[in-house]
Parts: sequence; structure tokens; C-alpha cells
Amino acid sequence: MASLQGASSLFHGSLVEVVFGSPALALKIGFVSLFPSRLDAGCASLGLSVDNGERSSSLAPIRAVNETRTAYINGKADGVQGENLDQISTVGNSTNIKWHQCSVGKLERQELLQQKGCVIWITGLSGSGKSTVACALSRALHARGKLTYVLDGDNVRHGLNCDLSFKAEDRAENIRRIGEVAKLFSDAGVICIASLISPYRKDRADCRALLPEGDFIEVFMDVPLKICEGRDPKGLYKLARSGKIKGFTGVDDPYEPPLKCEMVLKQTEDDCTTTPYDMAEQVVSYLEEKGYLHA
Ligand SMILES: Nc1ncnc2c1ncn2[C@@H]1O[C@H](COP(=O)(O)OS(=O)(=O)O)[C@@H](OP(=O)(O)O)[C@H]1O
Ligand SMILES: Nc1ncnc2c1ncn2[C@@H]1O[C@H](COP(=O)(O)OP(=O)(O)O)[C@@H](O)[C@H]1O
Repeated sequence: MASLQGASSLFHGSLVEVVFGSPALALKIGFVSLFPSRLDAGCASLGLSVDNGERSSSLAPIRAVNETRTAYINGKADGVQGENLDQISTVGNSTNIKWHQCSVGKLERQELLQQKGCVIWITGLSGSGKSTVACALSRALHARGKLTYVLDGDNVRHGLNCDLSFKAEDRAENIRRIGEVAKLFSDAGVICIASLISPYRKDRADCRALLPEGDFIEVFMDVPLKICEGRDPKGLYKLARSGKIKGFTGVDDPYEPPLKCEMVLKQTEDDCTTTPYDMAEQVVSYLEEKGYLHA
């Protein structure tokens, strides 16, 4: 039998980690949510049973893990030291701040939405099809009853990021801000689709590091420059080639393709037949396989 020592001080909906053995030699065997109505079911799925701590347990101790806090620490937020979020701290230029914990957590939101929050980060050259695939994916998931939100580089630059240019440090800041916003959407339980050129590996890696393992799904639009330039729907390549736009990605500004990413959506000059809908379905299959389309 498993007892829930100290559980009375936890929030409704808290995540508890079930550990077998001593704290020094602990074997994690899973997590259960502290929803009284679902606790038995959660423990049962782990091969345990619960009787409110009145009987002794061969599986002890059960430790509380705060999921939001874990995600934040995994996020390596600047200035956050270890588990000191209960204390006044300094993060970047923000001095004397203290994390305020809310009793409604990500798990409960996911339960409500019947999905898992994550970030699908679509990177590639201008004209590679990022926005088209992002919208096709949003539509495909919407049709399955899943809540998504698209953060498109072009669109976010119309508001939040309208102070940023296309020089390297401004692109980095554009990506950092979109990464932070995407993290909030993911924490809200939403499947967030970020589609922006995001040309530098380091900036993409920094966004990945903001999220728990597995929740940042990098999708590379592997489309040759020649095809993108041939499409040129906004006429920007033409302007860049004639020198009217300086620092255009792929022309006179670099694009660093991922060395390793979760998905590659490829088109070649020989085979350009894959439609954006096919590509969106590939991403849906990935999400299904990884369990993101269920709470
Ligand atoms: N110099 C330069 N280089 C690349 N792209 C340019 C540039 N100037 C304007 N545009 C337009 O801005 C869109 C890219 O914005 P992003 O926010 O995705 O770019 S970045 O991630 O900050 O590099 C991009 O949109 P997409 O074509 O959808 O990629 C262009 O329409
Ligand atoms: N899979 C595809 N096959 C053929 N054309 C595509 C495909 N995906 C997008 N396009 C077309 O390519 C152009 C650029 O697509 P877009 O989504 O705006 O790219 P990006 O957001 O990367 O700049 C658009 O005219 C779009 O209709």
C-alpha cells in the first residue's frame, strides 16, 4: 500500500512523484496527480494502491513535485538558483522578485483541454512554406478538437516585436521573445506553433532550453534556396538580389540549418509534390505518437 505522507499540504491537482527505496537510492517509478477522484486510478496504473495513509506502505516516501516550478528551473531562467523560488531573487535586471505559485496548474489545464501543451517550432528560409504548414497544422488539429495558436514571425513583428529590425541581435531578441511567449502558451496547455525563420542555431537551442524535455519540437523546412526564391510570393528575394533589401536571409545573411531536430519536411527540385496538408499530417502523426493529443 502507498501512503501519502504530507499530502495534506499539497494543492488539489499537484503532481506527486512515486519513488521506491530510500531518498539516497531512489528509483522513480512514476507520477500521479492529486485529484482525489483520480488518485486511485493513477496509482492503480502504476501498480499501487492508496488508502489515505492509514496503513503502512512498502513504497515510500512519496515526494511532492511542483510541475510549473520544475519547468521553470529546467528553463534555466537567468539568476534562478536551484530550488530557491520561494525566496526573493534577481532574474536579469529584475531585482527583488519572488515567484508566485497558482493552485491551478498545467496538469489541470491539460486535463480540461484533453491535450498536452508543447511548442512546434518551424524554422526555414523565407518562402520555404513555414506559414502555410503552420496554418495547415493548426487547421488539422482544430478539426480534431485540439487548441492551437500560431506565432508567426511576420505577424508578431506587427505588434510585440515591431521595435526589432533584421540585424543579428534583433533577430536573436525576436526569437527569444517568441520563445518565451511560446513557453507561456505551452504552459497554458496549448499546442503552440511558432513559425519564424529563426536562422541561428544558438537562438533555437536557447528556446528549446526554456521547455521541459520533449516539449520543443523543432521542424525544419528543408527546401532549397532555389525553390524558395522561385516562389518569392512577396517579391522580397527580387528586392534583395537587386540590393534594395540588405541582410536578407539566404542572400546576404546566413541561415544555419538544424544539425539535429525532431522533424524534417523536405522538398527538392526533383520532388516538389508534397503538399502543405501532407506535411501537416506528418506533424499530427508525430504528436499523436508522442502522446500530445491526449491529457
Ligand atoms: N532581411 C530579411 N530577412 C529575412 N526576412 C525578412 C527580411 N526583411 C523582411 N523580411 C520578412 O520578415 C519575415 C521574417 O521574419 P522572422 O521574424 O521570421 O525572421 S527572424 O526569425 O527574426 O529571422 C519574412 O517572412 P517569411 O517569408 O514568412 O519567412 C519576410 O517576409
Ligand atoms: N508544400 C508546398 N508546395 C508548394 N508550394 C508551397 C508549399 N508550401 C507553401 N507553398 C507556397 O510557397 C510560398 C511561400 O509559403 P509561405 O508559407 O509563405 O513560406 P514562409 O512562411 O516560409 O515564407 C506560398 O506561395 C505558398 O503558397
